[in-house]
Parts: sequence; structure tokens; C-alpha cells
Amino acid sequence: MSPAAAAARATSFAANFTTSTAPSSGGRLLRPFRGNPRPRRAVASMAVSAPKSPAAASFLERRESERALHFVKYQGLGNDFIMVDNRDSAVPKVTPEEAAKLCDRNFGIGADGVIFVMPGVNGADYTMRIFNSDGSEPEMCGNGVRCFARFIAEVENLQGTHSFKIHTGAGLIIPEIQDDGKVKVDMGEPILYGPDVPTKLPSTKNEAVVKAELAIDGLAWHVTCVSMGNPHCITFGSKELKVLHVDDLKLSDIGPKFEHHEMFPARTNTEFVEVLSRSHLKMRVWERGAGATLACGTGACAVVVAAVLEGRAERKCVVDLPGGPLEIEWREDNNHVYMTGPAEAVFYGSVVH
Ligand SMILES: N[C@@H](CCC[C@H](N)C(=O)O)C(=O)O
Repeated sequence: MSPAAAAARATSFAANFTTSTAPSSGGRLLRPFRGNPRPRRAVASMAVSAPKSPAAASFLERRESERALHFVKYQGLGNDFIMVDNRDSAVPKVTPEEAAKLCDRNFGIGADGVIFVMPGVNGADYTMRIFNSDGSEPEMCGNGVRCFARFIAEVENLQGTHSFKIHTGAGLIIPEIQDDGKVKVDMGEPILYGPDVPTKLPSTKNEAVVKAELAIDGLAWHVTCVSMGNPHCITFGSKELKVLHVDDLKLSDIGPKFEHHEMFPARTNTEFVEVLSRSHLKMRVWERGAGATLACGTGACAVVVAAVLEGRAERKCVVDLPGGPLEIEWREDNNHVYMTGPAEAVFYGSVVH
């Protein structure tokens, strides 16, 4: 597509979206919304209520248009995603440029990313792809994969506990919906070898980059680098600031300087962490491609790995994020990291493109 055509297409996105608020789930799986007389596809839950005015009638035409994209907005601890049912195709239904438009909180729907539920490959049940709010494509998303599991249960009309094998850019990820509606995810093994994270910082402990020095804004930050499929740089402070008070940080100033630092060839997510106890951590995150978000699942996992490597915490911790707590465990027996937390639908809508 030419840049001009892409721009025109993206503009029509912003001008033509409609939404409807989801009925409260009360912590349970949402049922299909009943106002839809004739759902276009099997995903009845993406429908909207019946029109009552001429304006609403023209909305109906748009909804039934071939170009309508139906979505469900999900959130996990305030990390929010536009979920797209892409089960019938291995090609995402929106382009990275369109995704960036849709994620815009003023001119679009507003979200930290767009997630596509796609057919599985290599024996996996499904494939997850995600575009960040800047249109870049990360390998993995922890809060996103919990939303992904709940969204699958919704569109497949599954009740109770279920687990799925999800193919992602970070390999096979296994979320399990628990009785209480929370999702526990086997996030696989952390990657600690510097060039694979990737970071150009030299290793300091075996092959890992632990408490290495990184100069930013006149401070010598102590950073540990961990990949959970996607890159993370974790800091508990600097030579000058021994202890961080994360609420005092101006993330929008400092975050981009980590994200775009030359030591991180694929850019990086950055977690700023305060140790409340050996099993209780508090963090704020600046995400690659999305900026300050209310939560980051892969980030919370990476934080616990870094805290263990630096001798600051036990392997099982509660991690407080601005959007709420996650339970994280880095198991010694299999080296896998497990993350448990909530995910829920927020609203349903459609957008014409
Ligand atoms: N919020 C996510 C991470 C999303 C991807 C990240 N921005 C990246 O580019 O790596 C999470 O919950 O893990």
C-alpha cells in the first residue's frame, strides 16, 4: 500500500468507530451480548445493541459493512488491549499503522496494544501476535496472554478451568484459567545471556548482566538485563541513589533514555523497582513501544528474576504495579517463571476501515 493510501485508510479508522460497554462480568466469563439480531460471524459477543434513531441506523450499516472490524477491549491490571478474533487467518486484520491509530487515546479507541488470536502452528492451539501502541511488534506480552486466554474462553464459549498452548514470538506459552477466573501462566525460562537479551552491556556474573553500570542523566544506574522473550532492563537504584522511591520518578523523562540507549539494540522495556520485603516488590515500568503503562506481566517476571540474581528477594514474590498486584514465582526445579493475575473484558465495539 502506498504511504498516501495507508494514511487515508488509517484516517478512516479514527473517524468510524463505535463501542458498547460490556456488562459487568462479576469476575466470571462474559456471556454474549443479547442485543444483536444477526451476528456476522460466530463471535456473538462482539455485537452491539439495536438501533433506535436514524443516527443509530447508519451505525448499523457500518456495523454490517464488509470493512467492519469487531473487537473486544480487555485489560489486565490496567494494561489494556484491543483483542481481534483472527482465528480464520494467519495475516493480522489490521496493519501496524492502523494499530497505532486504534491505540491512540484521543483519536482512536485507546489501548496499550492490539492482540490477534490466530490459528496455532507446530501443535499449538493458537498463535498470539501483538502490536504495541507505536505499531512495533514485540515477541511476548504477559498481561496480554492472560487477556488472550479469557478472550478464547469467551469466543469458544468455554466455562471453568482451561489451559491452552499458545505459540508466541517467545516460544510456547501456557496460560491456565483458574476457578477464581484469574489466569496462571507458565512464562517459560528467562534468558540471561547478554547478547540474547539483547544488550551490549558486558556480562558481570557468569554469562548474565547483573548490576552492571549504565550512565544516564549523570547517574550510574545499576541494571540487570533479563529477557522473557522480550527485553527488560531492571534497576533497583544507582551508585548515587542507593534506594529508589519509584513514586518520585518522572518516567516520561527517564524512561525513553533507557528505551533508546545504544546498549539495547532492540530497544528495551525498563522496570524501576523498590524492595518492600524479600517477598514483596513495587515497580513502575516504561515499556518499549508503549511508554508508561499501568502494568507489565513480562516485566514483573523479569523483576523477580533480577531480584533473585541480585540477592534481594525470594523466588516467590508479590509484585505491586500501578494497576494492582501480580503473583510471580521463578521455580528452581524447572527454571520456569509463573505469573498469576486477573484479566477481564471492558467493552465491545466495531470500527470501519
Ligand atoms: N505489557 C506487556 C509487554 C508488551 C510488550 C512490550 N511493550 C515490548 O515491546 O516488549 C506485558 O504485560 O508483558
